[in-house]
Amino acid sequence: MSGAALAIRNLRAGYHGSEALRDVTFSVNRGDYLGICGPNGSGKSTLVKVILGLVAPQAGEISLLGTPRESFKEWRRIGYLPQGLQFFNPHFPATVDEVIRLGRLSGKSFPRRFAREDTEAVERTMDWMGIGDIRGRMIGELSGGLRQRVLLARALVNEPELLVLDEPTTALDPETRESFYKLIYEMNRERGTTVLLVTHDTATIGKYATHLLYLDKTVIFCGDFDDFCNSREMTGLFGEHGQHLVCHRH
Ligand SMILES: Nc1ncnc2c1ncn2[C@@H]1O[C@H](COP(=O)(O)OP(=O)(O)OP(=O)(O)O)[C@@H](O)[C@H]1O
Repeated sequence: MSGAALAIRNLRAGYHGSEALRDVTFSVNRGDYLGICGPNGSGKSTLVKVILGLVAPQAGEISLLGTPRESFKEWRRIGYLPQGLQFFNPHFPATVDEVIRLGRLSGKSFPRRFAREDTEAVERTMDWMGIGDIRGRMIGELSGGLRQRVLLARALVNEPELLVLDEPTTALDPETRESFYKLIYEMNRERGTTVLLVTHDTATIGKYATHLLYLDKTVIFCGDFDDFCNSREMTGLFGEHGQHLVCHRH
């Protein structure tokens, strides 16, 4: 289990007696780009929340970057961008620069002092995301696409080894969505960042992910993307058209 970015075994989780996940077992190697899909209510967000410690599992084992989740404390090694703009308060009184600095600060242990290397990391991330020229603007005034880019920068400013994205592009137009996914792809290819992406956007999975997890409370498929596309069993489950939609690399 220790070499994997993420390893989950026999996981069960739910809410108030109802079951959201059962017997979930899979692992993700470092440097993989895993697309997670499945129907509404199939437990995708719950899975992400369990991984991040936001929902307690009822049973099972989770290993994060080689450490059991119960004792994992280095959260700066993991970047998280939640669903849509779920947790975003448009009145949050901060500039782009401040939002990204806050991300850097939250990854530090006490006493939280901002050093030169932190400023450099903020600058580097803004350059990488192409948002240096809007550093002084208030986050609440930005368009949805730019705001998502800033929040991605905040998730990346600690140069995480594992990046978790839960439907990050729901509010974005197709062009902005595409450029957003390209950035994430570059992170994965050039920096070796392991990516977990929850999305209903099957075309995106087909284009960028190396691996696919299809969830329906339990794991229906988890593995190499090409194996999914060549699996007759999956054709039976999705139909030729459904499988083609996921597998067609544009
Ligand atoms: N906070 C909660 N309290 C109670 N039940 C919940 C809660 N969050 C999710 N659930 C239930 O758990 C199940 C899985 O939900 P989850 O949000 O993980 O699915 P999902 O695959 O992410 O769905 P979607 O594709 O619609 O975003 C659903 O039946 C949902 O109603």
